[in-house]
Amino acid sequence: MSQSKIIVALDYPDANAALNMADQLDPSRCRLKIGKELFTRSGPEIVKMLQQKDFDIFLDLKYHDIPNTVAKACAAAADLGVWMMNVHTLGGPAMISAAREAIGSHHDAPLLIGVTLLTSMDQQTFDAIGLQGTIPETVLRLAVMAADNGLDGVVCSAHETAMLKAELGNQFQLVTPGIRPAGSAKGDQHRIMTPAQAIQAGSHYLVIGRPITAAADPMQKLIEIENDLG
Ligand SMILES: O=c1ccn([C@@H]2O[C@H](COP(=O)(O)O)[C@@H](O)[C@H]2O)c(=O)[nH]1
Repeated sequence: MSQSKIIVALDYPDANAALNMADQLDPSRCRLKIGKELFTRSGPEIVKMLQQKDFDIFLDLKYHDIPNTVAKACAAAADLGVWMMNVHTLGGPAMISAAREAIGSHHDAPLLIGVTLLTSMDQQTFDAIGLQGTIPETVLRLAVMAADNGLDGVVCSAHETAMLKAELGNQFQLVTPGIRPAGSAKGDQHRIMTPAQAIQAGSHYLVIGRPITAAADPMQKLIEIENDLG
């Protein structure tokens, strides 16, 4: 198992494109994330193929449904032997605890993480969907609910990690997308930080997609990011 804090997001339309990127990366120096596009097109087979190349897999399907449905989906994901998987905290306490119960808490169960507010969400979007208060207050409330119902950590932006670490302790895993090395395009992300700033703020894992996968030399970019982390 890799010790890397870097999780590379494989947002690709097919297995060949994902495998081609994986072949340019070193499984001892990063983990991989499979999200909705790749999984919908390539299914459990791509999980197996990347595991056979020795990569730890974060299956980022953000389950959000009635408790029974999410519990069954989580059990199916755990059967794939993934390293990390997630549900959406907006499903609430009953859904979250059903997910926890479905995969158990034994030492080799996947890390079960809850998505709080997406890193693409800014205050304008937050207001437009009718949520009350501020983004940090809401992320804190959802993260406390996740912890109280047995999750191992949350997906949040690096802007919230110091606050969550102070409130929930260092064992609660903070997984942060929206990572942008200096000079890279923001794209559709809003709550962003550089890799070094995110680690300094307390992130346990950095999810990085396009800044690595769109680089001319993805492994070189990964090494540059590692060097920045010190
Ligand atoms: O709040 C969230 C949750 C998940 N993501 C996912 O992370 C990657 C980020 O990719 P970039 O190319 O580095 O923007 C992507 O797969 C998202 O689905 C997120 O960005 N924010």
